Amino acid sequence: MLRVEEITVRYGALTAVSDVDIEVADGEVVALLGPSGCGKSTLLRAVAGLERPAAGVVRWDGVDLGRTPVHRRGFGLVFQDGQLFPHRDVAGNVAFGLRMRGVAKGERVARVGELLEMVGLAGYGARRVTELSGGEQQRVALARALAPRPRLLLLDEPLSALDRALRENLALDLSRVLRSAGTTALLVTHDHDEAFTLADRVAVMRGGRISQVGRPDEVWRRPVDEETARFLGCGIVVDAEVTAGRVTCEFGAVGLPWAPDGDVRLGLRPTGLRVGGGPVEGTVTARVHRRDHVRLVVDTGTRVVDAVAGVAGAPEVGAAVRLALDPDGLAILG
Ligand SMILES: Nc1ncnc2c1ncn2[C@@H]1O[C@H](COP(=O)(O)OP(=O)(O)OP(=O)(O)O)[C@@H](O)[C@H]1O
Repeated sequence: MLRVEEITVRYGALTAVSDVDIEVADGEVVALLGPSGCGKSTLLRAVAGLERPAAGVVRWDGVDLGRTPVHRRGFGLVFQDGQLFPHRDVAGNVAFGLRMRGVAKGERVARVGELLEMVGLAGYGARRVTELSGGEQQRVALARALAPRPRLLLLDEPLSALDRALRENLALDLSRVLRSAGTTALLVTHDHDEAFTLADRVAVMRGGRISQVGRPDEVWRRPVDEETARFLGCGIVVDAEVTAGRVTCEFGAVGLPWAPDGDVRLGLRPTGLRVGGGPVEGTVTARVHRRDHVRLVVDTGTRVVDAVAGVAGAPEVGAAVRLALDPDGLAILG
């Protein structure tokens, strides 16, 4: 297993990663999630051996890797822009790590075929990588990283150069590939959906530190503080009270069986307020069509809030609406 202990990384006077501890168990996928510049990539690079920490230790199965160079750590790396070898064909790219390790040709060919099949590119071996789409290139990069059976796969924003629809499909494929290969992986992303699709545990980073680590559903429902809640999409945070699994706040009341009783801070994502009945009245001031719903901005007279409506019959700008709480869009802080 990977164990990062009290790692600090500095670039001159700037502390990019500050005193971070994190573990990745065998077969586990952990996502480092956070806004741009919070130190995710730097932490990943320190694990890879590409950055030298100012303090702290990276261990694999208890062994300090401080003196182990990048290529001897047994880790696979996938970056945002595949970084494939342009002069090699697809098979040549995937076989690269195997050739470096002196794997015999027959075994190499078999393993390349197996990997291309796994990433959905069977039959692509002889294609030039410069003639592949962005999504296909990332699949090749993944196959190349997995071919030598790395003990840990490090993924730095592997999908962020792709367009949205492709990213979602590839995230599902990546999830399947990581699970079927039983891969232990540390993934850097700024995309919530990606982190929650791929990871067994999510570590939320901010200002070089980890603010929260937990299972995706825990982190999603129970962000540790207001800043984390806002980063995870809660545009509104209000005082509320929970009694016997029912939460009451200025926007009304709704069942929330998993919430602890007492006075709480409640976070509302845009999906936490839905058009259709409910105690809150307001006027629609803006609307944006999304794939499966319509996002609205609603002025209630005392607040301007985000809300959602179904695509069919969604209210126009200027319309009067009533909003109700939707438990799926709510989080309890702390
Ligand atoms: N080689 C470098 N030299 C100096 N400063 C750096 C270097 N690399 C990163 N930084 C700085 O360190 C901080 C953390 O950067 P890092 O790339 O780890 O963040 P990140 O969370 O991965 O962000 P992004 O998602 O934008 O890549 C930033 O302030 C960045 O400007």
